[in-house]
Amino acid sequence: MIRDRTIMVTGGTGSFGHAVTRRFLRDGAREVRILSRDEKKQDDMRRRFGDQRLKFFLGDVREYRSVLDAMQGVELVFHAAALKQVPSCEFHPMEAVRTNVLGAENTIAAAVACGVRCLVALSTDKAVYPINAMGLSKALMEKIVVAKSRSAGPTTLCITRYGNVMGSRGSVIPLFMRQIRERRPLTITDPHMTRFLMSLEESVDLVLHAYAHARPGDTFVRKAPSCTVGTLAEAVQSVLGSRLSVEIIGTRHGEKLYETLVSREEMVRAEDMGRFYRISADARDLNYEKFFSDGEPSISDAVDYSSHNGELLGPDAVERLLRDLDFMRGERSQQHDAA
Ligand SMILES: O=c1ccn([C@@H]2O[C@H](COP(=O)(O)OP(=O)(O)O[C@H]3O[C@H](CO)[C@H](O)[C@H](O)[C@H]3O)[C@@H](O)[C@H]2O)c(=O)[nH]1
Repeated sequence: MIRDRTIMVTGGTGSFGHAVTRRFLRDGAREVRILSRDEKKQDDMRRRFGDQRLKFFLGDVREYRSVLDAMQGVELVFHAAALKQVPSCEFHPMEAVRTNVLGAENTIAAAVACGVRCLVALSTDKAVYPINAMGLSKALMEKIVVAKSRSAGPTTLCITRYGNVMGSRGSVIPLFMRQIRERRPLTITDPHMTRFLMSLEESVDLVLHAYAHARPGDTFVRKAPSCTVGTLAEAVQSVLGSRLSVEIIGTRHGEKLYETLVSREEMVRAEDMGRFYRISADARDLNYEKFFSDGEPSISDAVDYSSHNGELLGPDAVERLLRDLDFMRGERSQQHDAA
């Protein structure tokens, strides 16, 4: 699937980019191109990998020309470039539009122009019933992918949607770890808030599954367990042998009590693929009459797939998940050395 392929990862210098690049190189890719803006992060990644098959392209998905130039000869594209921090997108929503919406349009247009076989666009649970600018911009990206997939010729355009990746940069688990290291109280927004839990490797599995099974306009979701934030804090403390107090700071701006990976409306046409759901593109034609006058009775009975109504893990199960994560093992061995 990957062997001898020339692959591009936009926004490839982040945690996901590193994990997916490692997998592609291991699986015999001919070339992996990273398109991103930050030369320092590219240089760090170049040194870390030390692999001639890895090529770096400075560019910005906001600029069509830079994407088009870098994409010549590419067969597969994984579009991960995005503004993904909720607060920064709230303050600068037009920046979210420029990167997440127009950047996606540019990347799709370049992929179609270059005859790429398959483009997988990475989205988030925050794009379902969106309430913040980050989620709204990703929801629009999804709509663009589906709309363009109808006329992309030999290029298959599809979407993956996933929830919180445990340990990703700027997320709550590294924050809790830092607070434990500094012996400060753990800050908890709302102990009853739930989030899906997914490892970086599982997010890589999801995009590879999408690439292997995609039909134009499909959205793929990986089923994942979830837990409350209170349980997560308890489990992180338990793994690191700490018993610090917690401080309830309240729900932050733009934050939901729970996340949804598949909406009620999508559930009606979702295909259960075992560990994954496939949501096919809306097959109705563009006859507006059908949207206005034809209803879908089964939607009334459908239930969404959310972090509140899926498999909710308790502290022991979350602890087991955490113990398996490399960065958590690293933290524990550092603690051990320090002791
Ligand atoms: O000090 C904190 C910070 C966060 N949380 C809670 O921990 C959970 C996870 O928080 P994260 O910040 O790790 O993840 P979010 O779901 O808020 O969103 C994160 O993942 C998103 C991708 O889906 C975006 O990247 C976003 O900017 C990023 O913060 C949330 O319920 C949040 O309320 C706390 O309890 N205490």
